[in-house]
Amino acid sequence: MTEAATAPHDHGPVQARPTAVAVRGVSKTFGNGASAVTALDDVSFDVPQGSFLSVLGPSGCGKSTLMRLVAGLQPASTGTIEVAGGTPDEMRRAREFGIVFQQPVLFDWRTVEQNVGLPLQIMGRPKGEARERVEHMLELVGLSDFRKHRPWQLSGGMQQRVSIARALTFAPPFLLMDEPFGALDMMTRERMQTELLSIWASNPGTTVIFITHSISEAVLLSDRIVVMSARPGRVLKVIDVDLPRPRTDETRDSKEFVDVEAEIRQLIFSQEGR
Ligand SMILES: Nc1ncnc2c1ncn2[C@@H]1O[C@H](COP(=O)(O)OP(=O)(O)OP(=O)(O)O)[C@@H](O)[C@H]1O
Repeated sequence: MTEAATAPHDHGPVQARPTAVAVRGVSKTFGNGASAVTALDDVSFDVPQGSFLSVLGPSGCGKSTLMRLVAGLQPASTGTIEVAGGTPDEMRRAREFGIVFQQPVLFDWRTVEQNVGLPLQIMGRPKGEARERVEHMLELVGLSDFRKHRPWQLSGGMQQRVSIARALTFAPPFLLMDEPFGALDMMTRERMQTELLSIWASNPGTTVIFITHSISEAVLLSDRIVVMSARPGRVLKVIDVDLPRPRTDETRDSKEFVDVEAEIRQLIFSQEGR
């Protein structure tokens, strides 16, 4: 669990893969009249199938809003979003999305294994099959020994691992993550990043959309980064990250990694007039 798995998502360059999510000219305004807030303005990008895409931007630029639109939890004001050939709402109903939020949303009265198994229970999956799947997911996130614990007995990082296991327990084609490591200390956060890559490598074909305001986090994890401006969120640039996989802690020290980080930092600062 501490190292990225050796079977990475290596399907060749992301540019050559089919599009799983197409965001086209999407804007989102909340309210109207004088109190209207434009959160997103004319946002377009493609998410290649089976890829890891990050949306990177400052606080309040509309990242969470964008994720809610893709997840079919809110409608766009203008523009379209196509997910696997359907609408976000259709895909939400078809349970195509596993979602992880910044704060783990766990039920304190349920054990770890009961939390992880909740989606399967709701979907009415046979108990034996569900038990096996939960066991597999707990092993994958390194929490097999904690299956009978309650969430409040776990650290923040462990709680987030429970959330990730639960989001993936029904093998959704899409994993949507909204700043899942934002509340963790730096060391735990870095460990969780490589663990996430390892978990992702064990779930081939899963397309990930990951929201973050950390440049280094986006570079380490992603095949593609959508760099957003401050509110109203516009796309500054879409950057493909060609660093080899598996990416590990050593990747952070490589020249290629530092170069991509510097490119993004420059892009953001030049927009801010620094
Ligand atoms: N339901 C809502 N009603 C009114 N305004 C909203 C609503 N949801 C979001 N906003 C506004 O839209 C803007 C973008 O918010 P959003 O949470 O998407 O940004 P964010 O980039 O995810 O921020 P953070 O990184 O701080 O979480 C903010 O100004 C916010 O106040």
